[in-house]
Amino acid sequence: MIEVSNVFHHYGLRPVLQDINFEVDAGQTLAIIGPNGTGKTTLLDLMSGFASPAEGTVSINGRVRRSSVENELAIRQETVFLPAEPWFPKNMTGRDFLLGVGELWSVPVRRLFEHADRLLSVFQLDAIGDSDISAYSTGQRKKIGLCSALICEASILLLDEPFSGGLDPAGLTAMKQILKYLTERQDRTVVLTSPVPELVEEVADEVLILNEGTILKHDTVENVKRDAEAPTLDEALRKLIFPETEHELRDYFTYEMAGEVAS
Ligand SMILES: Nc1ncnc2c1ncn2[C@@H]1O[C@H](COP(=O)(O)OP(=O)(O)OP(=O)(O)O)[C@@H](O)[C@H]1O
Repeated sequence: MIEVSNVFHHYGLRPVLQDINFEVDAGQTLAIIGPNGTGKTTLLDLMSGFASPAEGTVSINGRVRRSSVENELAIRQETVFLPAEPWFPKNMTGRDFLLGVGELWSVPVRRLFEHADRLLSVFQLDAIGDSDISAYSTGQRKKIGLCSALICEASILLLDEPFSGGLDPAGLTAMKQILKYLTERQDRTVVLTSPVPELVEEVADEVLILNEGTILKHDTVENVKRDAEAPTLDEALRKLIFPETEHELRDYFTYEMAGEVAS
């Protein structure tokens, strides 16, 4: 279980997250959604131990993040964090990278070899799997990053924007199906961020909607849609956060057309 309690965080003089309280039960998949710049990545950075909250705590299975070396090491064995743009050892092949990461998480070596093969194949990286990562395209780097998070077999996955970064339709489908499978298995806890609700609607049990650094809503996907009287999560978010966008677009088109008529 993950518990985020009374978190407040700021950059310089600017508060970015305020009054953040929520829990993620074991086996749940939570999607943190909300507009650009609203604090999704910052929240995941705090949950991953990448940074400490200015106030408040993040606990994973009862241990407070960054409270001691012993606690942090124990948390890291059961948790994997994948940033949106991870660092890669560019002179290592994709396969070696996966095997190295898996070893760090103590995955038995025989299992590791097979899992690496399967992941490379699912993400269409077979042909380039034995080339240095420096030769990978943007989308291929995104894919090898996703494979590295999956090969750890960690019980808690914290994924920042797993659907961004140039994934092709096959990569998107593979990632969605794998997340769906993990959600259904209920032995993995997944927290992911995305600014695009339609990408998470199929895979998340619950959504946490952040707006301007505070929690606007934390509920199941179905309840969020029902409360907003919206058929899709995308439309629910538009109603909740961007109700003025439609008006602004209409104003913009009126202005554009007026310009065309005048010229
Ligand atoms: N290192 C930093 N220094 C100063 N301000 C920062 C820093 N990182 C983020 N911010 C600011 O904090 C706010 C939240 O940023 P964050 O990256 O958490 O948002 P986000 O919801 O993940 O956005 P996006 O959907 O665009 O990825 C933004 O206004 C951003 O400008």
